[in-house]
Parts: sequence; structure tokens; C-alpha cells
Amino acid sequence: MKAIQLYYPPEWAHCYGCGYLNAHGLHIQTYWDPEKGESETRFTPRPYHTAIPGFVYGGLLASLVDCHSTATAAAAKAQAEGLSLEATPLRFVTASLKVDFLKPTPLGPDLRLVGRPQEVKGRKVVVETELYAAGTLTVRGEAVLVQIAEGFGGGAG
Ligand SMILES: CCCCCCCCCC(=O)SCCNC(=O)CCNC(=O)[C@H](O)C(C)(C)COP(=O)(O)OP(=O)(O)OC[C@H]1O[C@@H](n2cnc3c(N)ncnc32)[C@H](O)[C@@H]1OP(=O)(O)O
Repeated sequence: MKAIQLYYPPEWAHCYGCGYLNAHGLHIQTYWDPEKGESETRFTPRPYHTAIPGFVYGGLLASLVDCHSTATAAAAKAQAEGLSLEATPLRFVTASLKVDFLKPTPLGPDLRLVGRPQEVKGRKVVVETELYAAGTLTVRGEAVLVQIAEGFGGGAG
């Protein structure tokens, strides 16, 4: 199975969280299960991703939820519209990101994120994410993702 992020064309693949062209990035990779209609991302934090010794930095956890959600939105939209990401790459950006840190996340175990689309409407997708460390739910996220339009970003300054 191919990660959703690997369908992004090069111009969409520089993201620090999930861009395969960012040498310094996290290279988050998300997989879609069309039967369940949900996504999964696995990530093993490095020792330097520390908040307090023994626990994962919350900003990293938010980044995982963020890029996991943009990819989930692309897969959910493709499935809803009967599109193939191979033929029609879709790219979403984060309009809103809410992260609840339910428990400290231990640093060491592989992290598992499960994403479930709640709404697919026009250019907008809402995704809920649960993040588990060694089977324990430690983070819950909710993100609103918007499909980028022609000329996204405009000119700076
Ligand atoms: C060039 C390739 C770039 C690839 C980048 C990948 C990045 C990966 C992950 C990220 O970190 S993204 C970086 C952080 N995000 C941003 O910088 C986005 C900055 N914001 C924007 O560019 C615009 O605000 C945005 C594109 C998100 C929305 O503007 P639009 O004018 O296109 O949206 P519009 O107002 O038409 O709203 C579309 C829908 O989204 C909803 N929406 C927009 N902003 C929202 C918001 N903040 N909260 C909740 N809902 C929101 C809006 O209500 C509406 O829903 P409904 O259709 O139900 O009415």
C-alpha cells in the first residue's frame, strides 16, 4: 500500500511534517483503509522529541495530528468523489486544528494515530484523530481541512 503523502506531486511535497522532499522534515506517512473509511499513521519519536524527560513534546504530537489530518482529508474526499489519488492528486491545508492532550504521551513506544472523517462537504473535510501510545489513548484531535484552490498562498508581503 502507498502512503497518501506519496501521491502529492513535487510542488506539494515540501511540508516539514509530511513532505517527501523536505530533508529535515518528519516524513509523516498515512495509510487509508477504504473498507473501514479510516486512516492510520505510525511514528516513532526520537529521544530529542522530549517535553519533560520520558514524555513526548506536545508540539510534535500536534504536528502528527496536523499532517495525518490533511492526508486523511485527501483520501476521504477521493473516496467520496470516486477519484483515484494516482490520477487526481488532492491537497488540503489546515484551516483549524484542536488538540486535546488527555494524558502525558510516553517517549519510547511507537505512536499510532487513527483518523476518521466526520464531514466531507465541498472543499472542506472535518477529521477526528485519536493518538495511542502502547495502546493507551493520550491525544485527541479535531481538524478542519480545506482543499487548496488555484493560486493558494498568493504573494507574500
Ligand atoms: C502549495 C502547496 C502547499 C501545501 C501545504 C501543505 C501543508 C500541510 C499542513 C499545514 O501545516 S497547512 C499550514 C497551516 N495552514 C495555513 O497556512 C492555511 C492558512 N489559511 C488559508 O489559506 C485559508 O484560510 C484557507 C485556505 C484555509 C481557507 O480559505 P478559503 O477562502 O479557501 O476558504 P473558504 O472561506 O471558502 O471556506 C471553505 C470552507 O472551510 C471553512 N473554514 C475556513 N476556514 C475555517 C476555519 N479557520 N475554521 C473552520 N472552518 C473554516 C469555511 O467555513 C467553509 O466551510 P463551509 O463550506 O461549510 O461554509
